[in-house]
Amino acid sequence: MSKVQKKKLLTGPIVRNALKDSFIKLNPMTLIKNPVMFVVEIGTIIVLLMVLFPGYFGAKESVGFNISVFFILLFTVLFANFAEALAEGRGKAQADSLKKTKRESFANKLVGDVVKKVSSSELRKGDVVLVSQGELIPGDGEVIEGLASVDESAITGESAPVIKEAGGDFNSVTGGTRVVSDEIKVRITSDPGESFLDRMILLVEGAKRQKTPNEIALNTLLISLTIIFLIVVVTLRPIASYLGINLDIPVLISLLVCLIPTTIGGLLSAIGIAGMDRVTQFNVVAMSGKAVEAAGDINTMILDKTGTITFGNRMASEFVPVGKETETDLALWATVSSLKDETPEGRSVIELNKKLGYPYEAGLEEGGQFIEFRAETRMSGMDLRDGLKVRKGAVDSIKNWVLSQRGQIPANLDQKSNAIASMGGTPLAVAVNDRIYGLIYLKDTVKPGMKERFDELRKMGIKTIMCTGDNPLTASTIAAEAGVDSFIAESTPENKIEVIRREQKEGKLVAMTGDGTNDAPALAQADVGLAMNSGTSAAKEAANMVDLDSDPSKIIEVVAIGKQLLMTRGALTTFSIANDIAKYFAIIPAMFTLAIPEMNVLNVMGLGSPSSAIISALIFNAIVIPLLIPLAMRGVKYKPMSSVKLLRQNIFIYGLGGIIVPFIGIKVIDLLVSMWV
Ligand SMILES: Nc1ncnc2c1ncn2[C@@H]1O[C@H](COP(=O)(O)OP(=O)(O)OP(=O)(O)O)[C@@H](O)[C@H]1O
Ligand SMILES: [K+]
Ligand SMILES: [Mg+2]
Repeated sequence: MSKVQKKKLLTGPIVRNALKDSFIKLNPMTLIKNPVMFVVEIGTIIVLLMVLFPGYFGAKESVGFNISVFFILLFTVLFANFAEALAEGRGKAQADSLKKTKRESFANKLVGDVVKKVSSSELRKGDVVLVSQGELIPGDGEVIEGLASVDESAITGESAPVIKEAGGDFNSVTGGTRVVSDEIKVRITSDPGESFLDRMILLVEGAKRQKTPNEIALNTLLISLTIIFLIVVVTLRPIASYLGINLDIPVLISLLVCLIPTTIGGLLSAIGIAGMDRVTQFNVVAMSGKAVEAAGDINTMILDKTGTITFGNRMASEFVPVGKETETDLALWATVSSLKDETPEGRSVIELNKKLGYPYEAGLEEGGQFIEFRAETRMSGMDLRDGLKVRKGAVDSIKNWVLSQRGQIPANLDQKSNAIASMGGTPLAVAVNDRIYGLIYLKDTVKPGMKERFDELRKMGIKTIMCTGDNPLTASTIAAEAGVDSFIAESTPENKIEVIRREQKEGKLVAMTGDGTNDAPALAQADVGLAMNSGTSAAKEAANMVDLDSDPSKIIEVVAIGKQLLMTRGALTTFSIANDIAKYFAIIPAMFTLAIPEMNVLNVMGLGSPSSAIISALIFNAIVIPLLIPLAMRGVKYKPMSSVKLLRQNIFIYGLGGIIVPFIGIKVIDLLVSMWV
């Protein structure tokens, strides 16, 4: 359904730049943002000083040991820096290619009636420009006159041009895209530096990356653990010395580094960046990391029927007369009501009339007044010059309209409209003044695979609510066919906000998609609002994500990516902390054996020598970071299930694994180190 752009995860230049950045990030001013690694860096510097000035510290351990500790610590920090730099690198590469799109171009600015050639960078909000075939659109804006096909491949990667036209929900254009046919008048909606492309570049570059509330909470936990272990290790020395045991500083630093959560501390920011990046690879622009995380915590998802659950090209497929009316009369009035109705539904009525070959006398509409379709009235049509009022619309709305003029409702109207609705179609009634002629059968189909996707969402514990302006019977048919949990029929955009507020009051996080200006308030209210790139700029500004492919059903995958991000972070945190506990049991016996050789009975792991045990634990502690980079970047394997089940499974795999793996790892490294020394 939605296309995933499979881009190569890593390229040579990205890796080379990341290697360079790992050293640049050693700068303490940068590193202090990562307190766990900052502590490791301080430790590294202390050990270096001890290597350089051994006499001053009265070091007991051999210089060889200290040098080894120094290098392992240095690499621990470098590995963490590398993880972050690698994750950032992918965004930077993408930002570079976007920047190439952001060429300076000229603009035909309209000043009164005169066209003035100016540079695109001089355009301000509210300026009006003329863009002709072959020209670049100089800035974000809304089409206020005309219709054109626009090549948006520079931004969306999609090569087929899209139609942009004045009025309605497809009027927004993006700076840097190219008009391939016709001419449009565009009102600019953003000042220089604030365009969609500018924002996108900032986002993928990570310049605007702020820590999310979840990340801040986790960071606080990591800092607390670090402080606790720091106090433990610092007080260990005087206590031990009171007992007559002399613990060497490099050994204590090694213990500290093994105990503090370096694994998750080193990978945390890479996990966050990679999660955002996975969303971007999916052609969805998330305005913040917070939005991606919120997606992972969603409890309720609100989906439109038309275009999201169904294909949405709701086409007139049949004229169904009612009472004593003829199909010919019905076809005529259906056509008249649609002459100026530019909605896909309206155009499809004209098409059907042509296809069925019914006559239509041109000119009937002259001097008449067009009644535009509105979601509130659920009707559209025409008031003709001779006083005839022609309408088509939702059956209930037309019935009320006819009754208000004291008209009769044909006896078989309900039966016929229910027949259409129970097949999942939308019946539109057609009336002239107080007389109902019949129904237009609008056909729409549920997208394939919807049922499976909703099943998955249910397994994740997410409730789905379908909102539609359609009648209850059509709504319930489609809802049953697609397998959503509940539905709201005859809903207006205002309803959506009510539903969102209601769910949020119960403490739930809500996601929704939308594209129209009237969706904007609901998109802003939702915790995750995914706007379609084809939609209006109001919708795009209100939302916290924009889908460049304009596929509303993608919200389902975005939620999966968010879940995966949260899971990856949880899994690696569990693994990291379990690891540290295991290392404690490897390193403590070794430490005391160093001071009191008789304590060698504690050496249950049978490690070569106390110093090789410490070195091995430290090496394991360092290399686990690069070994986990692929997992941090790719995300852990994700199978839809409830959060509780997931948590249990994760604690089992990553908690237990986290305890066992270090014992094996340290033993293997110890064998190698003992062989080598
Ligand atoms: N062009 C039109 N002219 C007259 N009536 C229309 C037209 N388009 C839709 N309707 C009627 O108005 C109802 C509401 O339409 P609206 O576009 O608000 O919601 P919807 O498309 O049915 O649902 P969704 O919220 O899933 O998009 C439709 O169900 C249909 O009965
Ligand atoms: K550690
Ligand atoms: Mg609609």
